[in-house]
Parts: sequence; C-alpha cells; structure tokens
Amino acid sequence: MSGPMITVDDVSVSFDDVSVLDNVSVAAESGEFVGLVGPNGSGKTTLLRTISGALTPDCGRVCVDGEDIHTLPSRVGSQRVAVVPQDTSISFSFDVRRIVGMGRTAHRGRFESMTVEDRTAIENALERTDTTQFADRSIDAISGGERQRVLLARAIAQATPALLLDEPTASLDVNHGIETLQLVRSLVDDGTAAIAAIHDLDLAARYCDSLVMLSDGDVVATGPPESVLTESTVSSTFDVRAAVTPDPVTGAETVRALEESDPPRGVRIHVLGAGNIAARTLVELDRAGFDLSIGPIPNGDIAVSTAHSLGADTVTSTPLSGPTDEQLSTAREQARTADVSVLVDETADPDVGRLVLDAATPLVVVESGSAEPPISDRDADAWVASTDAVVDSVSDAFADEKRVDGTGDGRPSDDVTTDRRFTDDETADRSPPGNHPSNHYR
Ligand SMILES: Nc1ncnc2c1ncn2[C@@H]1O[C@H](COP(=O)(O)OP(=O)(O)OP(=O)(O)O)[C@@H](O)[C@H]1O
Repeated sequence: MSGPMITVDDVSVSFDDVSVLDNVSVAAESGEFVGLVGPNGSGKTTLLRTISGALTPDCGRVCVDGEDIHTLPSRVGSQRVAVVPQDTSISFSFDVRRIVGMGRTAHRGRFESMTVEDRTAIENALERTDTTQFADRSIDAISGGERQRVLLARAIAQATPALLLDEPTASLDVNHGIETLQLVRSLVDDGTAAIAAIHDLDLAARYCDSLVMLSDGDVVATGPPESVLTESTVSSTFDVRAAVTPDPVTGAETVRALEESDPPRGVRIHVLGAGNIAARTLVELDRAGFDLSIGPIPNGDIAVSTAHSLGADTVTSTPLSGPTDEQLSTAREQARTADVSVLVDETADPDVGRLVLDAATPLVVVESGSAEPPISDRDADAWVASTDAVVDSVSDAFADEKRVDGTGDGRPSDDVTTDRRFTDDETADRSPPGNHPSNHYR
C-alpha cells in the first residue's frame, strides 16, 4: 500500500459559522497509534467524527486506504473504519453479544445470516475485551465502563484496517484502562491504524507512537510524545504550569500540573548538616519536588544513605578527620550555585558553616535544639523550628530571591544587589525562636 492508511488533509469544520477545526492535517500509517490530545472543546471529537465520515468538512479531504471516506457508500466505509464513541449510551436493549455482532454487518449482505467466521470474530472480540462473562446480559444491565469495553469489542469484530476511539478509557478503572490501551496497542502491532482522543496525557505518551495536540481547532504540535509533551506546549495549550518528567518505570513522559505554590523544576537546595534532622529535611524537600545537594557530611551518617536513596548530589568526608580542602571546595561550589541553602544547625564546625554563609544564597536554618546554635540569627532569611515548616520557608526564600533578582531564574543577576543580610533594625523585627547566641561563625 502506498501512503498512510488514514490521511486528513487541510480539513476545516464549522458549526453555524463558528470554526471548530481550522486546516487540520493528520496521518496514521498501518501499525501506527496516533493520540489526539488537547483541552476540552479543542476539536478532538469533531476531528474523529470527520474522519469516520459522520461529519462532512467545509473543505479538505479525509482518505482511508487511499479513498475519500465521504464519497464511499456507508457499508464500504464501515469495512474500512470502526469507531468506539465517547458516548456509550445505546438506544435499544439488545444483549451484549448481539451488539458486538453488529460489527459484522459491514461484512455481509443485509439479509444474509451469520457465518462461522462471523461467530468466531464475535467470540474472539468478547474474549479480548474481557466481556464474555456478560455476553448474554442486556446492554442496559451492565456498567458504563463495561459498556465501553463492549463497544470496543464491536469495533474489533468489525475487523477494519482503521480504528477511531474517542476517550476509550474515560469510564474505565485503572486496570481496565491499561488493558484497553494494551489491546489497542496489540491491534496496532498487528497492522491496524488507530487514532484515539485521550485525555490522560501520561497514558497517551505511554501507548501512542505519535501525538497530535489540538488547541481551539488548530494543530499546535505533532510528532513523537517526547517532542509534543513539553513543559512549554502543555503549559500554553492547557493554561497550567506543568512538569514533564520521564516515568521511572516505563520511561514515557509523565505530566504533572503544578500548583502555584509548587517549586519550579530545576530548583536546587543545598543542605548542610547531618543526622536525623538533616535526613528528614532531605525527605521533605524531595517530596516537594526540589533537586537536592548535601555536604560535606561524614561518611556513615544516616543522612548519607537518605541522600543517596533520593539521588542527591552528595559530598562525603572521612568521619574523624573532617572534610579535605577539595571536599570543602566542591561543597562550597554546590552551596554557591544552589537556589537556597538549608543549614541544619547541628553543624558545629565553623569552617563548614561558612560554606553556606559565604555563598550569598538565601539561607534557611532548621533548629535542631542544640544548646549552642552555630550561627547568628542575622545570617539567615528564616529559622524554622521543625522540618514540617522547611518546605514553606524554602519556597518563600526562593520566591523572595526571585522577586529581588528579577531574572525569573532565581539566581542572582549581575546588576541587582542581593544582599539578604539584615540590618540590625530588621534583625530585631525578625527575632528567631529561642535564644541564638551570635557570632559563632564571625
Ligand atoms: N453539533 C455541534 N454544534 C455546535 N457546536 C458544536 C457541536 N459539536 C461540537 N461543537 C463545538 O465544537 C467545539 C469542539 O468540540 P469537540 O467535542 O470536538 O471537542 P473535544 O476536544 O472533543 O472536547 P472534549 O475533550 O470536551 O471531549 C466545542 O466548542 C463544541 O462546543
């Protein structure tokens, strides 16, 4: 066969003079699974209905297997394209097996009876969609999710080279959602060309070969999932701040919508300290989505294993002899280039403490309750009494820095003064909890 199984060329559709699709072009080869993604109302269903032949475009052309779907007799069209609709309500109460059998009518004359081949195709489709157990029940007497699988079974029984699915997992539980997409994937691997509207971006990335992102009836991105699902396309199309990261298990893109209070990606916090409180601090900051570095920290300390398990960049030192000059210099660089430093005030070594004090980075101190905290209250942007509050304080310190900095990347700019050390008057207003003798590091 030459050319893709499904080609949509410059298709425009409007309802009552309101444009809904604007010069949209899409293609799906045999053996290709194309996902349509985009916000509500962006035109996914309209595009699928146009490809199936149910809607005639104002201009442009849809070809399936080389022929214009809108000029084919409907029975011939049904031999080429099967549709799994979003709306699963069915207006007659046939039993499930009969509904699935409707997929076979495209292949026989109106008054011909079913062949063995028809019956085998029906049983096979019931089995593949895990619907055999209620094949004799009325379509009215099964759940919405089960109905969705029955309609997929009908499409499978139709045995067409092109398959269109509108939100095939919308009412399915997580298990059946994944099974359904695996099933579509296996049909595609056997040579079907499939185009599916999929709201769940993670599932779309995981199962589709390529994605088409629609926004207000325009194609705004098309290509492999990793090139379509970027933070910038997702943010602009869905109007939400988003983080896109590879799934650690499947490697596919995962998309997380961020709240305003979530840290932007790539914000790194350098932690200086050791022991349980440093370990808990690392865990809280990791949960909040910050990148982490820590050190220097003595080998064998509990926070070292925590840091390693979280993938934090870690500078370790020999327990009794303390950090070498090289280790100090590496950690100094980490603190200098971090967005915020967090000092767990168990850190008693003044040389080590200077790392974060000299780094000109916003500084949050987590109190450990030690008798003699190592730094002066003048040196920190915030003191927190427990690790519960560390994420909020770090986020505030980062946001303040961004405001002062004005560059938006949270790092000091060359022409803006970012001296955060308080004047004596300010210090008086910001007295930390507890008694903090000063000058330990001065
Ligand atoms: N029959 C119709 N008459 C008028 N406008 C319509 C009709 N069908 C759809 N629309 C409008 O066309 C636009 C696109 O709708 P469509 O259903 O294609 O979007 P969608 O991307 O599938 O949305 P969703 O994700 O919510 O299913 C919407 O603004 C919708 O209101």
